[in-house]
Amino acid sequence: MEKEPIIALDFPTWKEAEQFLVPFQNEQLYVKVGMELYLQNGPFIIEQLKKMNHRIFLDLKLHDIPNTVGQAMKGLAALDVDIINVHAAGGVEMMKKARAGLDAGAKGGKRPILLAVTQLTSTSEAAMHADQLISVPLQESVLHYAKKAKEAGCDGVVCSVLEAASIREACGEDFYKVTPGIRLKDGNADDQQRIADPAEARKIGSTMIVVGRPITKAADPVAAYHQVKALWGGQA
Ligand SMILES: O=c1ccn([C@@H]2O[C@H](COP(=O)(O)O)[C@@H](O)[C@H]2O)c(=O)[nH]1
Repeated sequence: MEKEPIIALDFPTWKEAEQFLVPFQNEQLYVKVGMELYLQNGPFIIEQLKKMNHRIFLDLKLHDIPNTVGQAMKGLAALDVDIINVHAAGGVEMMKKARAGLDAGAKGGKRPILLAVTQLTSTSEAAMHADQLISVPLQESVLHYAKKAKEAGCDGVVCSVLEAASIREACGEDFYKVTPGIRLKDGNADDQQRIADPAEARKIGSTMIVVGRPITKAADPVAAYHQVKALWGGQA
């Protein structure tokens, strides 16, 4: 279990992300750079965060034909981030190519951890049935994707806390279960459907938690971060 919660830096510009980070002073953070920040600002963002010694999850959720994803991963490996990901729905061949691309592009033999997104935490079982025409229960779909991700050489998955226990049972303790959809007990779910609080995530067995708006939109983000961190670490 990683003791730092991962903060989702969902901001449109580096200026806003940098301003958000100022009150954290010299604290070494684990941050997530997603589509909003990366697609508008590019590798510059990663360079800045690395200069600040933060660890980085580059959350681009690649999903394309195997060759395209493999080549993209080869290039992205040069950024030397800590975690990177794909959508498991792209299939086993695509995930294998993603892994091969990372292996080929890795700097000094150290490649990023490769995760596969199972079902987005904003997806409810009803929406999965209606939008994706997947008729099995959502737990089964997530577990299926986790097994396929493992078969393809991924290090773990992105899932909700609600599926973490069954994935641990099927794929083992060391297989990463990185869980967004984290909310404090009295918090707003926003667009998330499968949520849990940081203490539940710890008890159920997430490897890492990802927290965005409950920290970034809080009146006091540093206090919110430390509240999440204490609950996640079992100190609150
Ligand atoms: O299934 C997924 C995969 C990724 N995310 C990302 O995590 C954060 C969550 O932000 P909150 O503000 O805490 O809801 C966000 O960047 C998503 O892109 C996810 O939520 N679910």
